Amino acid sequence: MDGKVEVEWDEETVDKMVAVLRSTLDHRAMLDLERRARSGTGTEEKGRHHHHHCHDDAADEDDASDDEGHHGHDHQHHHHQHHHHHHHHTCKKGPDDGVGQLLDEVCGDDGLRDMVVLVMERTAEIFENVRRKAAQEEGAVMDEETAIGVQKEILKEALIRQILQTVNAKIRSAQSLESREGGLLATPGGYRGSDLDRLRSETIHSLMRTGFAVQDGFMGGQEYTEVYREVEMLEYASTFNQVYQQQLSGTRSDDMGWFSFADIDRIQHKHLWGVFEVLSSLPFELNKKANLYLQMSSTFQLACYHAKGTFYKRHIDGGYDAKTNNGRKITAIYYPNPQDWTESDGGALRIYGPRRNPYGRSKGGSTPPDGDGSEADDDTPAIQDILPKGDRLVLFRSRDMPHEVLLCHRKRFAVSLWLPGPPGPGDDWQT
Ligand SMILES: O=C(O)CCC(=O)C(=O)O
Ligand SMILES: [Fe+2]
Repeated sequence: MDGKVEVEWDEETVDKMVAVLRSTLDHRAMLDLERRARSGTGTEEKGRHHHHHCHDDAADEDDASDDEGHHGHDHQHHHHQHHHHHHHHTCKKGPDDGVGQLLDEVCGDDGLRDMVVLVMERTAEIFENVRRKAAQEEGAVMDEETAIGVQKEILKEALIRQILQTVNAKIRSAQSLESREGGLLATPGGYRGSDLDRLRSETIHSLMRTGFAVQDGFMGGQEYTEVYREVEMLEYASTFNQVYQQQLSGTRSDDMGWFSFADIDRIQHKHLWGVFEVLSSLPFELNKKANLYLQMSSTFQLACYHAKGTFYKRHIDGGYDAKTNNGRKITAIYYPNPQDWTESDGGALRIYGPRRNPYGRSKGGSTPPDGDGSEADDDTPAIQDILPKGDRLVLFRSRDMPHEVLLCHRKRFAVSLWLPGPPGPGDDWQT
């Protein structure tokens, strides 16, 4: 629904709501959650063991088949459904159980606190729809007892879904840090989604000749305002993880999270879905019109730079040598921010001149390049500041173009997709 009201919740209310969420996560709910979280992760077995003693508490001591040994799961305290105020189901099974550990973290008080507002709002919204529908179709007003029951069910499902989404985002984030996926070539002939005509020819020329390009009005119309609203909703849910590692080293201070189509709701995030679709068509379109040999990709990054002076220092997204090559070839960033963004709002994307790459056409081409030149020219001058204006797309060569996000004083969102591709093809652009 539109017209979302921003409510500031005071601490006491939040505490109460967290307690409600906690009691919603009774034993049965935790088993359901754990089963769903583990599906597809290769750790299904760890969740299954507990399933059968959920309904018969008497069989509670047969923990031996698990390699954990250090926790007895408090099951003894929970002989039947009713009130589970202090339920602390532990999901982690052993020291190497990353999925279980993530679940425990996300279901901890801090984890629940991060999602309480969104879950409560979503529950209210869904309940309102259900209530209205019931009134329309059956002409009946729900009695209070039914209403409470329905609300509880909705809350439980909304909560479980939110936890799953958070856990999945965290798992993917962990994976993507170490992945170097040998992806599938984005073959334009096989693309069925659209006409592959989103990029203007100037955009492609600029990318190929100068290393970067800016295209305004990318999605068209007012779409970007809806995208902003949807991204803000996701952000509100705290699904973006803070980038602890980089924060420690002081290079960036935004929040970000990894998302694929499976993580967003086609209806609820309709416009963001549209952006994902168009961004993921870009490697196909670029392969049709340039010789970059890009691969397909559908792992998006949503980043939020808060209004409190957030930044991302000079860096480069990829590289050519074994150590720095992470597969990324083209960086695509879409900004759903307001159109009236000005220089004083900060947050510009500053593009620096390209580092000399190993495929440069200069100097007769007979001398083999030394390394990827990465340390050599890390002080190229700034060549352009690009404001993160609404409906703007920026493309640049991930391995060539150093860039940074200047100190930002206004809430700033960015949707990014890195298009993978091998070093070499199309990389001989520097003179
Ligand atoms: O948000 C931006 O404009 C750029 C962010 C960036 O450089 C990155 O995520 O690697
Ligand atoms: Fe970057």
